[in-house]
Amino acid sequence: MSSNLLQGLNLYLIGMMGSGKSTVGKILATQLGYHFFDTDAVIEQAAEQSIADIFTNLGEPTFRELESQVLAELSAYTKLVIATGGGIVLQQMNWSYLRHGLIVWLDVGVDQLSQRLSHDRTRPLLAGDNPRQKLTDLLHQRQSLYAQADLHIHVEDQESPTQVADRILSQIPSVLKATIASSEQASQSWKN
Ligand SMILES: Nc1ncnc2c1ncn2[C@@H]1O[C@H](COP(=O)(O)OP(=O)(O)OP(=O)(O)O)[C@@H](O)[C@H]1O
Ligand SMILES: O=C(O)C1=C[C@@H](O)[C@@H](O)[C@H](O)C1
Ligand SMILES: [Mg+2]
Repeated sequence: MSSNLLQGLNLYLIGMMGSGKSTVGKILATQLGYHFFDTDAVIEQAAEQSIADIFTNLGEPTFRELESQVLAELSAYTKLVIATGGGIVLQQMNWSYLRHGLIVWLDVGVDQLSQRLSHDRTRPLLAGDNPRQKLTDLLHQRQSLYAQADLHIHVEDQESPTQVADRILSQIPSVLKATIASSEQASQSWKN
């Protein structure tokens, strides 16, 4: 267990639907000795409805409000791995919470995503014809937002969830060093 690696700092996983945030997040939490939360699952429990039903009954804007509320509440705690919904990056306000911790982007290509999600009917934004095209459009809209993560993990086609988690763990020390160095530089230039 690498419980001191992040010194209590939360780890937020961001990325497209199907990129593995929930799957890899659970493995990371075990490895770090952290608790695991999934914003989608917390929203479903609080609303007592599935994500698909929330989209149908309450609409996407209400879902986005619930998502921000859940993120804000979770961010008040430490020692968490938080798998976020694919659209968490869309609201500017959410970044102030994500920045409470280390943000990791699981970057998976559209071919791989559509293969993984081909039998999954739980994601409302992919409902209807041509889910692959929908994934392509969403990725195009969001790529520059995901790229604001502290750590960019380009997931290879054959890489297992455990391998992805191990790669993230191995890169954490250098990301923390770089983050500390850049914030020291910022505070120095603020003083000058
Ligand atoms: N590295 C991997 N290799 C192969 N399959 C994977 C990998 N990671 C996740 N999967 C599979 O892909 C599917 C989607 O994964 P998961 O639900 O973890 O994605 P997600 O990022 O949480 O998606 P969402 O944003 O919709 O919640 C699952 O069936 C999972 O088992
Ligand atoms: O990419 C998205 O906008 C979404 C991803 C899922 O995790 C869910 O949060 C929901 O289906 C919306
Ligand atoms: Mg998920």
